[in-house]
Amino acid sequence: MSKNAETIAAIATAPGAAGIGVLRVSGADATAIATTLLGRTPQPRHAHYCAFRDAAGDLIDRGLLLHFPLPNSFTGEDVVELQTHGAPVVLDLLLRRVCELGARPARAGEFSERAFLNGKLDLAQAEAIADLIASQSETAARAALRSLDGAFSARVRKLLRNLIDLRVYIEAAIDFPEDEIDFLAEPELRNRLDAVSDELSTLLSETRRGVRLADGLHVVIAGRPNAGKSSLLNALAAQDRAIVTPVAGTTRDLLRENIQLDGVLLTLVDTAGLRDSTDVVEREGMRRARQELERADVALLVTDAEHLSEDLKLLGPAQSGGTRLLICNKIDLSGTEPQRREEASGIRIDLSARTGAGLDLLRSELKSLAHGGDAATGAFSARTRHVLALERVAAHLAAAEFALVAQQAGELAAEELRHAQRDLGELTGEFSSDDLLGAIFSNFCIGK
Ligand SMILES: Nc1nc2c(ncn2[C@@H]2O[C@H](COP(=O)(O)OP(=O)(O)OP(=O)(O)O)[C@@H](O)[C@H]2O)c(=O)[nH]1
Ligand SMILES: [K+]
Ligand SMILES: [Mg+2]
Repeated sequence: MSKNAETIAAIATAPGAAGIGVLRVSGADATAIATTLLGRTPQPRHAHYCAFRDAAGDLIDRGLLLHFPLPNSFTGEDVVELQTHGAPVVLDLLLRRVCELGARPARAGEFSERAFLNGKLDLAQAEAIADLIASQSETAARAALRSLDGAFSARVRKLLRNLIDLRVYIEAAIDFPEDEIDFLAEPELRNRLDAVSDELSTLLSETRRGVRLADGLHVVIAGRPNAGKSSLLNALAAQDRAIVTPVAGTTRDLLRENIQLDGVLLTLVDTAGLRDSTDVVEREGMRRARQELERADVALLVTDAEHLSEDLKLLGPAQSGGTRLLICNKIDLSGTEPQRREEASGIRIDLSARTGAGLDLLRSELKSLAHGGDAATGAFSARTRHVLALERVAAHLAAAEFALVAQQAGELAAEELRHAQRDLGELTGEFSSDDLLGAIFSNFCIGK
């Protein structure tokens, strides 16, 4: 059940001049503050036109006052929202007045934290609010809204229920040691374990996709000098961002450019050409290029028909995890047609950064990678924290399976499942430490 805590207040709208500004107040004194400002008891969920006055009775501004009594409010406490003209000075004066009347300025994320503590939202939903506010593309915003609506949390809770069922099933067997060995060998148990593992790996890949949708796809352009990497960045960005010259070794530093492809965010990174060099500046550039490649979701290895086979060796062990696309550039020189094909060495796209021929093939390839193969319909947003927690759950599940199958050790398996359950509960905040909560909410903006 919701209850009122110490009263907090903050300007909820972005800093700067605007048509309207909103000040939010939540907690024990919110109703009394609203009553003082209005001069009478406000009606719940009604827009009252109100003259906001300071302690001396001088007018601060006129605007609207809305009262949301607990528990039907964002935080689950008594909440008051005050709307004025969006003048920073007016909002500051009103905030000062509200603090004189008993509120204190809210910390970053404190409203959302209270909503979480009062059971209005779980942790993943609260994080989705911050992700929605920070979203940089349509797809990311839609995905964050789905998480806020609980699409991600529902999946986590379903997996949690199945995990608990499995643990209870195993623990029941441990209670009857004489039957334990037979029981652990039963196919029913293996089937249940497999079902939970499958469910987890689906959730894990959708969660990874959720992170990509929120953060955008990290695309690193690499290859030997003069392959046309900077030209490709400029072509994709439709802007003359990077310096292009016939001099090999033109690009030294990393150059980042955010672009949107049909509502999906991509961060393109141009890098220094990879080759043997004794030039200190160039070597530092190459070190940065390789470091960036390690973090890439997609590496575009730019080459041309002539250098294809030798360039394949260029990335070597530098690239980990992500997808590699071979970009055969400069088809205008060879007079060949743009095309996409799947080869033993990976997907290859022939194009010309100079004329733009074949760029569409690359764009649609990047779009489908951002969507994780299929369209992003129904996708939810997620954070790296969620992926890491799910990976820990997967490790515990694998250990539980090993304990059961290889060792017939039911007790060990149950212990692993208990750890898995705890890590899964961290996603929704059921088993989250105060440190974790503090770290998450302090990254929110003030007034949220
Ligand atoms: N004909 C033709 N020339 C191209 C194409 N793409 C790039 N070039 C030329 O190739 C040269 C090198 O291009 P850049 O984009 O600077 O190559 P880079 O890979 O960034 O080179 P570094 O930064 O030195 O590693 C320039 O003269 C470009 O105009 C292309 O598709 N066709
Ligand atoms: K160059
Ligand atoms: Mg370059």
